[in-house]
Amino acid sequence: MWRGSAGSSAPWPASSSSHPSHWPTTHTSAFTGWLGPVSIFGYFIIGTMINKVLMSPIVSKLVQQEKLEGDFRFKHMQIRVNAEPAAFYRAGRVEHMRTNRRLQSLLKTQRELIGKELWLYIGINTFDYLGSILSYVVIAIPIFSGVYGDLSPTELSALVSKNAFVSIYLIGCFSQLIDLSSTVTDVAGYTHRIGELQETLLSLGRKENGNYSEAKTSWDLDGSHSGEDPVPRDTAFLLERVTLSVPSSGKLLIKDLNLRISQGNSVMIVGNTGTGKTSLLRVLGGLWESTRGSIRMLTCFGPRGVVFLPQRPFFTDGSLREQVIYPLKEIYPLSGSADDERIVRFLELAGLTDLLARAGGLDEQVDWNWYDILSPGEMQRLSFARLFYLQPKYAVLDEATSALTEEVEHELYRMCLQLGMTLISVGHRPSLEKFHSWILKLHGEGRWELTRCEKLKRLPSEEGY
Ligand SMILES: Nc1ncnc2c1ncn2[C@@H]1O[C@H](COP(=O)(O)OP(=O)(O)OP(=O)(O)O)[C@@H](O)[C@H]1O
Repeated sequence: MWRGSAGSSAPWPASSSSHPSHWPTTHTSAFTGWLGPVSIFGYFIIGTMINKVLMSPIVSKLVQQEKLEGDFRFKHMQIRVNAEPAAFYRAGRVEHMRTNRRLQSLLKTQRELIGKELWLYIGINTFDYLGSILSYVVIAIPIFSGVYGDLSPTELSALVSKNAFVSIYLIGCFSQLIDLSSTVTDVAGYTHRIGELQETLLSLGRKENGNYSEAKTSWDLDGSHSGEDPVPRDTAFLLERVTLSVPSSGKLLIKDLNLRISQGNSVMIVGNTGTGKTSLLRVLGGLWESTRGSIRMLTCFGPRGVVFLPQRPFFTDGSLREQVIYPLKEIYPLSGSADDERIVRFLELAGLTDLLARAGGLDEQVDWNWYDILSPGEMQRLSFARLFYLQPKYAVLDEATSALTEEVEHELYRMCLQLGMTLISVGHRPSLEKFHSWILKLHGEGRWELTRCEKLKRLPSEEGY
C-alpha cells in the first residue's frame, strides 16, 4: 500500500506518537491553512486509485504463478522419487522436455508478474518522492504568499525546521536502496548454490563408466545399430568376470560372474532378499558400476533392443495413451494415430479394459496422479501394456508381477514370449521358471549359480500383434 506522508509511516517526529491521531492534520493546517491537509488527502486518494488499477492484474497473475509453481514442484518431486525407474526407461530426455515445458510456462508467468509489479513499484516510489516534494510545496505556498511575512528569518527557519521530517522521509527513501544490499546477498547465495549444482552435474556428465560399454545410450528407433562387433548379433549382454558390490557400503554381492544373454535364452534371476538381484539389473542398465570385470550391452534401448520394467512402475503425467507409448510421446507427438487399435488391444490383453472408460478415452487429458488412481496390480498391468506396445527384443522384468495372481502372471509372461521377447526377469515364484532357459541363483556374499532350466515349454506362437 501507499506509504505517503499521510500514511502510517509518515515521518513526523518520533514524539508525535504521544499526540492524538489528528495531530499531523492540525499541525499541518496550523502552518499551511486548509490547503495543506486538503492537498495531501487529495494526493492520497489519487494515489490509492492508481494503486488499485496497478494492483488488480497482479493478483490474478500471482494466483496463476502459484498454480504453475505447484505443478512444477509436483513434477520435480515425481522425478526425484522415481529417479531410478525413469533411468531404467532411459526417460531422461522425455522427462527433461516435460519438466522444462512446465518450467518455461512458470518462468513466462513470473516474467509477466515481475513486469506488472514493476509498474506498481514505480508508482509506489514515485508517490513517495512526490509526496516529500509536496510537503515542501504545502509549506512554501503560505511562506511565499506572505502569510508568514511578519516572522523574522530566525522564526521562519524554525518553522521550516519543524517540517524537517521531510528530510527524514527522504533519508528513509534512500535507505530503501541500501536495504537492497540484503537482497543482493540473497541472490549471491542462491547463485553460489546453483553454481555448485551445475558443477556437480557437469562432473557427472564427464565421468565415464569404464567397465560398462553401451551400444546406444538413448532409444534406437531407426534400427541403425551397426553390427561391427565380433560378438554375435543375437547377444544383448556380455558379462565377463563381473564383481559387484553395494557402492555405499562396499558389501560384496556377486563375484566373477560370467554371463551371456542372447536371443531366445531367457534368464531368471532368483535369490534371497538383498542378495543383489536388482543391483545386477542396475549394472545391466548402466545405473551402477561394477567393481571389476567387463559388462557389454550390445543392443540399444527401445523397441529394437531392450526395455526395462523396474520394480516400482513409472508413470508420467498425461493421458492414457502417453502412459502406454511412454517414452515415445516426444518422438511421435501426434495423437490419434493408426496405433489406437494396437493400444486398445494391448490394454485388453493386460486386463485393463475398464481403464479406458475410466480415463475417458486414450487422449483425455486427465489431471489425476496415476499413482493415486491405480492399484499396485493395475500399475503392473499397465506397465505390461506398455511393454507389449513397445515389443522389444529383450525385456528386463524386476518383480514385475509381484502384485498379481499366478494366473495373470502366467498370461502376461506367455504374451511376452508370443511377442518374441527374450526375458531377463527377477522373481520369487517357482511357477515363473517355465518361461526361462536359465536360472541364475544368487546366494549372497559373492556366490552365484547358473543352471539350465528344463521346464521351458514351447508356447504356441500367435500372429497379428
Ligand atoms: N540405492 C542404494 N544405495 C545403497 N544400498 C543399496 C541401494 N539399493 C540397494 N542397496 C543395498 O544393496 C543390497 C542389494 O540390494 P538389491 O535391491 O539388489 O536386493 P534384491 O536381491 O533385489 O532384494 P529384493 O528381493 O528385496 O528386491 C541390499 O543390501 C541393499 O540394502
